[in-house]
Amino acid sequence: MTHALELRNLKKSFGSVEIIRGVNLDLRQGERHALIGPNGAGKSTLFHLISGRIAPTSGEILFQSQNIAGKPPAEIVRAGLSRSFQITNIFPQMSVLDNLRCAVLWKLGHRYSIFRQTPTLPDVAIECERLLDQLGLTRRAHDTADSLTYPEQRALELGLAVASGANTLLLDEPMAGMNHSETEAALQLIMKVTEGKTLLMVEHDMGVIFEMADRISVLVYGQIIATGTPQEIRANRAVQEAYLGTSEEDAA
Ligand SMILES: Nc1ncnc2c1ncn2[C@@H]1O[C@H](COP(=O)(O)OP(=O)(O)OP(=O)(O)O)[C@@H](O)[C@H]1O
Repeated sequence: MTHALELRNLKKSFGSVEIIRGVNLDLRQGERHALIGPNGAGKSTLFHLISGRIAPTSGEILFQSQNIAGKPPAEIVRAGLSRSFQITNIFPQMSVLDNLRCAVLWKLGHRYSIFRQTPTLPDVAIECERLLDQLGLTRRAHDTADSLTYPEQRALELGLAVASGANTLLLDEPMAGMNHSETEAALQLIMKVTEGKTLLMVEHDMGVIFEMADRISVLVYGQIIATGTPQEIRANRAVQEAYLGTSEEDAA
């Protein structure tokens, strides 16, 4: 089986403290994979390592079979692995449409047209229209990004990651700060917009994870203690003890 992303014995120490302690993880092409674990387990650190924000102490990060460990973030994004949420990539003073246009120009190879007028590029216009529609942002196209509501900003962030041509997305707590109905809408949006793409997602809302993920990995104290389907993870005694509580009802 081809893997979109493989972590091989990945380790990260800060000073003398080892925070990521030999992580092995395979992401299958097109799967939605959730990473869960208690506070301080190392989930954000793992995302920083994969997205190139920090370099591992040792180990490999294979993205489409290339070792990207320690490469700069821009190179990793160009290779097709993009991170969304928590680190916002929106230009707040630009319109929603112009934000998307920049990302689409990049993907379609018009990289040096960003500062030129682009209405003559029909492929860009068509792609932007399609994205606006998919994100539910058509009527907001000409508003500045900083005037969007919080869920709309998050939809735009997701759109930018997709528009830049990434086939693998790291989603950092996509539902953070949302109420119940906003969470439900965001869940549907993510499922629609990322169809066919590979997702690795950190999220604290267990309802979202168990509804959305094909597989779940559980990180505890810098190590993956289990990987499996939602049903397998729910039934896993080590996971129940370490994280989900001691009974199946607690994990629901
Ligand atoms: N730059 C750093 N220097 C020193 N220690 C760090 C650094 N970054 C993270 N840590 C430590 O690494 C551990 C893991 O932190 P991390 O933020 O990765 O956990 P997490 O699983 O994402 O937690 P949460 O769910 O609370 O966001 C913590 O003990 C944290 O204090």
